[in-house]
Amino acid sequence: MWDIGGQESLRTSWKTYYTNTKAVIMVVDSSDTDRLHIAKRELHQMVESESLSEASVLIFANKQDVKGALSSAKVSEALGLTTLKDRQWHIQACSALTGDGLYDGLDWIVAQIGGQ
Ligand SMILES: Nc1nc2c(ncn2[C@@H]2O[C@H](COP(=O)(O)OP(=O)(O)OP(=O)(O)O)[C@@H](O)[C@H]2O)c(=O)[nH]1
Repeated sequence: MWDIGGQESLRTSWKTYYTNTKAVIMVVDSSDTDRLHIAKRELHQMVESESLSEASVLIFANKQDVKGALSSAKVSEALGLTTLKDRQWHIQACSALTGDGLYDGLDWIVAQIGGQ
């Protein structure tokens, strides 16, 4: 498992991790509504990679504890998740601060890649 930084300067190196990747977890700040369009762009660009054609994608709609955070449905809409075709994907509301939703998301990933 690799934990890859999301800041702009590191994004060009993401592709070096794609080979043999079974699942991608993208953690999105649900309270940072101004930058969700960037997360959308980066997500769609990433899944276009041939090396990730078989990979399942879990989106954590994080920071649900923050007042004004978007619901997972709203984050899903902002990220255009329904346009992801031929792909196992799931969005999970969570808070890394309280722990809410973390195991639910990880259980989904385990169910996806378990037995592979
Ligand atoms: N309130 C709240 N704050 C959070 C939550 N998750 C992370 N944070 C805060 O958000 C800030 C950034 O968290 P990081 O864990 O550094 O974010 P990151 O995505 O790993 O950052 P990069 O690896 O640099 O992309 C820190 O101040 C965290 O404490 C959350 O669920 N709720």
